[in-house]
Amino acid sequence: MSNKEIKVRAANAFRAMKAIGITEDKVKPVLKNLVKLYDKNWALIEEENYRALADAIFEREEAEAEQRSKKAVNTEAAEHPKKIVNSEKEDYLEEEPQATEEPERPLKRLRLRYRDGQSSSASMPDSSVRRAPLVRPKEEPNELPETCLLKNASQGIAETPQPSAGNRRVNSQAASCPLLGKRKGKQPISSKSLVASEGCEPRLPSSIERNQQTTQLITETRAPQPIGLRNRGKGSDSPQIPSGEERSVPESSCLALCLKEPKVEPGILLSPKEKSSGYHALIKPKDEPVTDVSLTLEVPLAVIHPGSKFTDSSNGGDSSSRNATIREHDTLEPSVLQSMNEKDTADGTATPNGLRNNRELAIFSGQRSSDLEIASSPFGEVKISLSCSLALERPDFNMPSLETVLKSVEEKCLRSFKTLDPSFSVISLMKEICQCFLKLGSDSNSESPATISVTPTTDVLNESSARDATGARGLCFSSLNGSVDSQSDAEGTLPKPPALPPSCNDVVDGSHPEKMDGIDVHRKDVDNREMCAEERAELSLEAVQQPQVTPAMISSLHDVFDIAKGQERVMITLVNEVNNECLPSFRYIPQNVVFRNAYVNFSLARIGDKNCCSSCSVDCLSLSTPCACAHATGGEFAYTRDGVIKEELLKECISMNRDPKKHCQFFCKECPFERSKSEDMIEPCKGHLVRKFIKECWWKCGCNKQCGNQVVQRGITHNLQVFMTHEGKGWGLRTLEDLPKGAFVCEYVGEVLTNAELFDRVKRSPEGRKHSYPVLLDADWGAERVLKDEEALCLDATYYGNVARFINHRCYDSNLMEIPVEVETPHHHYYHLAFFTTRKVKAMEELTWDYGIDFDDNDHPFKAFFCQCGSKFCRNIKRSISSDLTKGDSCQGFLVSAPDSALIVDCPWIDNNVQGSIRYLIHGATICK
Ligand SMILES: C[S@@+](CC[C@H](N)C(=O)[O-])C[C@H]1O[C@@H](n2cnc3c(N)ncnc32)[C@H](O)[C@@H]1O
Repeated sequence: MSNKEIKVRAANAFRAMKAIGITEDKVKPVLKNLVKLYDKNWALIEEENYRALADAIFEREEAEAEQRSKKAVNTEAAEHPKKIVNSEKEDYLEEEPQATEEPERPLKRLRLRYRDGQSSSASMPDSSVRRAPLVRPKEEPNELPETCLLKNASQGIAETPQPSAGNRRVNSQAASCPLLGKRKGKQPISSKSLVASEGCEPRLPSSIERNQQTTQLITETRAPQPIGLRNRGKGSDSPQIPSGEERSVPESSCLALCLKEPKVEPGILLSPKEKSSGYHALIKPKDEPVTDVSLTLEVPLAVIHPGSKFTDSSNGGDSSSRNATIREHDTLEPSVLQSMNEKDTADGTATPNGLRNNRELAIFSGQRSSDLEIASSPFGEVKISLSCSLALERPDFNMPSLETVLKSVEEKCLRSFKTLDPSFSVISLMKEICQCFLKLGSDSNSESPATISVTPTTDVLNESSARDATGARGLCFSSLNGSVDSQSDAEGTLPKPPALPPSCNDVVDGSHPEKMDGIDVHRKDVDNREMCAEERAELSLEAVQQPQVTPAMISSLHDVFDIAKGQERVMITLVNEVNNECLPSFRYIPQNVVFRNAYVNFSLARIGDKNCCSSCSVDCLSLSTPCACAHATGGEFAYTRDGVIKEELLKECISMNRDPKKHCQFFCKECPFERSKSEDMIEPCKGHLVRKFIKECWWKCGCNKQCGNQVVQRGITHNLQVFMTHEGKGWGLRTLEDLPKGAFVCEYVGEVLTNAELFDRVKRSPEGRKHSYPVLLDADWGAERVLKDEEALCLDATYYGNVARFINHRCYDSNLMEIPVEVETPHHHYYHLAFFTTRKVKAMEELTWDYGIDFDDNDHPFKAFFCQCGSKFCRNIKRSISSDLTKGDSCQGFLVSAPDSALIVDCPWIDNNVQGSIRYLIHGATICK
């Protein structure tokens, strides 16, 4: 036997003993002796799950314990001879507990139970005993999910009608239960176990979870970063723990197990069907040589239930483990399902000991294109096998090497997971492997790339119903059509993500938001991708010759599904029917993030009672007297019961936006904005509107989450779409549903920067890098003392932002307006900038906002664009005329824009210092200046 093999066998022995609570130092000397004694015949040692070894250890312990107690008696006798003479019996008994407190005694008790063949529910759950020892993953963490197992120890789980000899054979594992029982009543030692203990239900024992742990470990070596974050956002079908809670729980093997395991009540007999569905079937690695040893060993099943965190969340939140099992069948590919059913019927029932054929595999199918198979070997190895059935359907498929596939997956993960990804899951990773496998296989086929083409998606998009436009169809095909040009991609000419300025790189650890055809790849999208493929078939798109798209491109295009990456309540779809421009590179964030120096303090202690309604307990809008939070809006709540802004407030805010000069403006003595531009020569303040604030109830308030005075905090609720505008404004945002007047649409989300940081960033910005329009948080500058630099803030959504970064400007009559909203802090140097509709907006209308640009301000650090808003009140035109015209000049027409083959003519006038313009929309006219 080679040294390596000896090492492996010794390690297995240690593991088996560790499982029953015997430490390595106790095992070592005994094992050494045993190997000698048995003349290196390891099979004898391993027999019956290391029974000989366990026995030898116990014997040694007994002998040692006996020796110790004898010694103690002798010592006592020597010191107190009289006492012993007088009350020898009692005193000796008093000494006894000391001996039982020694660690050896519990082991002895275990052993005695083992010898007696006990498998009572009180002490040793038979089924756990039977399965556990031989499937320990090699790298099993030291800490077992104690609390879970603790509960097992009190559960009698009858899995089979008749306990078999096999059951008893491996009973030494039962020792693990009493060992854990020793901890009964103790506090769990880690937060993990704490959580687990809350979520745990009586359940089948741990072999399954061990395999799952192994699975995770294997994955960890591939993508260490995401693993640590895996639990985030993972939904779960667990009946025990709601997904929300699960999200906040750190990765815990125990928790995972509790979530995944079906709840089996003591004494319940599982039907053959249940077994076949993956509860207890025995498995063996598919391609492992069949040896006598492995045939006689009962190897537990590695099970992943579809409702577990290993699967996508599409299963929904089923609360029944049995249902989950049924669903597993539902999701299987027909062939797999058939094979499993065949096994059921062929076998009739499970084997006499309730276990399935050793060669049976646990097969899991999350989707049609790939199946996941997991198998464990007698020595604890776990094999994961993925079959990508799509590959078989492609005659042009070239097998990529495993190395290339893994490398590609790793790269993809690293790019995607630099920052938190709430929906990471192992199953997604597995699917990702499949995707890469298929992609690389297709990529390598340079000779005859598959040509799958789709027609423009106008038809799909023209269905103006919100459902269609927002659903998978619209998005999937729209993005396919518009946002990527297959040919240019093939030639490697897709725009590369521009480099971030160094200061921005600091935020994301040097990583650039990934440009995957403009959008970050997201785990959740993996599932969507599949849906898209199916939907594509359903819709039977018309095939056309150009542009040609390879299957690999389709798979990546399907990532372009929800630009919010599941971080909003609704999907934010994307469509480009105009050109082949890609989304600019940015990272989607649903909430503001502080860049570096900005002073934003949300400390609860800073919020006084007058700033919140701590005494409220329900929906504040239902109160007869408005609560403290309504003070900011003059003692009236800003919102109606329908969740829209009240008419009066709306009117005032609209007027403020449209005619700022008519409203109160504040001119700083030393304007923080001007100061940030240049310390040397600070220009006079240009004025800031003193705006009306809305104050929303927040956590410190006593009201509930459904309180009608919490609107902005709920986030985006209407279906929105990012689309390529026809007028040359680049990307824009539109609504896919009718919106009422005063409805909250979205918040302007970005990085919170100090003004100084913003200027620094703009200065360093690489040439040609378009800055999305930053906004100043200056709504209250006038009301406060002179602001410190770190309090003069702005929002930049160029690198990190939400949908609002796509809202284009429209002069004067935009359908959105911004209102400052105070949520967390009463200090108005920081607030949320929320967009509300100024009027009813029809589905498919572009959402616009008046940036408040002064197109005449040539000194502004952000060069104004040539406005294409198309508004008859466009201010851009004034720049070109105001310098030319003086009072009394007659007006002339200027070509402003030409949407829909009509021309807009602007006729400006200047009269008595009042500037104005009248615009005419002329169809088919030829205009010159
Ligand atoms: C906040 S971004 C809006 C999204 C942008 N269209 C895009 O493609 O990413 C602001 C930029 O959009 C463009 N833009 C916005 N409104 C415009 C308008 N009315 N006319 C022309 N360009 C406009 C300008 O380039 C501006 O700097």
